[in-house]
Amino acid sequence: MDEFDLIHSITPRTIHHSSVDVGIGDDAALYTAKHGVQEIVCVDTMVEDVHFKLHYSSPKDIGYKALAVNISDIAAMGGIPKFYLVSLAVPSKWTESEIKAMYEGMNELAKLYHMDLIGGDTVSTSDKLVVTVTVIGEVEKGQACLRSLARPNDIVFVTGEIGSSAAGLSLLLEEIDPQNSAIEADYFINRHKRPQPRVSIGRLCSNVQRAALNDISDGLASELNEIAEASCVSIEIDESMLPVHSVLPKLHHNWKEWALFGGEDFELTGTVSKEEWEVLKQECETRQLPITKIGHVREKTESNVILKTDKTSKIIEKKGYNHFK
Ligand SMILES: Nc1ncnc2c1ncn2[C@@H]1O[C@H](COP(=O)(O)OP(=O)(O)OP(=O)(O)O)[C@@H](O)[C@H]1O
Ligand SMILES: Cc1ncc(C[n+]2csc(CCOP(=O)(O)O)c2C)c(N)n1
Ligand SMILES: [Mg+2]
Ligand SMILES: [Mg+2]
Ligand SMILES: [Mg+2]
Repeated sequence: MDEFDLIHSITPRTIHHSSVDVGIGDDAALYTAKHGVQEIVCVDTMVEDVHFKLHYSSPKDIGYKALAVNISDIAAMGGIPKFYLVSLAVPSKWTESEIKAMYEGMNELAKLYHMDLIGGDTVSTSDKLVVTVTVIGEVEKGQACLRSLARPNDIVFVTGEIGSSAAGLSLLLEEIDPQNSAIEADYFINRHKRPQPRVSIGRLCSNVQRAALNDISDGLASELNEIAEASCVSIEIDESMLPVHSVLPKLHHNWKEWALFGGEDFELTGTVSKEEWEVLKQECETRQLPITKIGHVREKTESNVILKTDKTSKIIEKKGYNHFK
């Protein structure tokens, strides 16, 4: 396979944004930034055998998820994703059609969000596949949903449901038996392979006066700890309010661990004032977007995040997926 032919074949024939002055084909891309908005840039990498295994992820799935996790970070800032760049380190055994399939997976999402592929890099590697995606987005000046914006008495919320991606991963890695709930197995596996970034809810959050947001890549526990640290507050959540799929508790006794520490749900968790919670909840209801209140923000104490059950309160450590532990 020829690197230049590959680049030529993945170059988009049409562009969504007329602000792109130079896309793929020169030393770098050029686009004209708008006034009154802030540019958002993020990058996340996925590595074979760390983030996915080839025996259960198709090239299309890998491409889809590599873009999805980055769109999720734009959503977590309250932004609109606009452009993406793809850096590939590809083992030599990969065929051109497999690489193109990865781009098809990315393009599924790019079409949905009217995003333009404006550049990237291609190298070969003797070892595992590494896919790095950079996404550029924008948000109205001053409206970004920073981790540091939680305040005492805010409502804490989470979108969608949590723990499903970790359940899907356990099924894929054959850590749990899929037989007792075969229909749901596909559902959980799909949640793991094809997370749906919550851009619409992120946008609603950017429209309230003040919202703190984080997307759930490393697990709810880790993301809430990050908000608490960045905002110098404590966060109290109620175990009985955590939104999980009704089948999750039947899959494995580990389900609470999945919900709190599993990660890769790519849902959003955050905080808004009590008054704005009512507005946000209503706007989500109108659009049939799932959002659930799970707790409150408190004045800072020595514990960042506390989980309350009927009888107990326990500290929820910043543990979750950690590459170096
Ligand atoms: N190797 C690095 N060099 C420079 N900055 C980094 C590096 N790794 C992470 N960062 C920065 O640290 C901050 C937190 O990054 P992190 O990757 O934890 O966030 P995230 O993308 O939301 O989480 P996840 O990677 O689990 O999806 C970001 O500002 C990110 O740009
Ligand atoms: C084969 C396999 N084993 C384990 C996992 C779980 N996992 C990997 S990275 C990560 C956190 C988010 O990544 P990052 O922090 O790099 O963005 C999680 C929960 C997986 N997906 N595949
Ligand atoms: Mg990251
Ligand atoms: Mg994030
Ligand atoms: Mg991320």
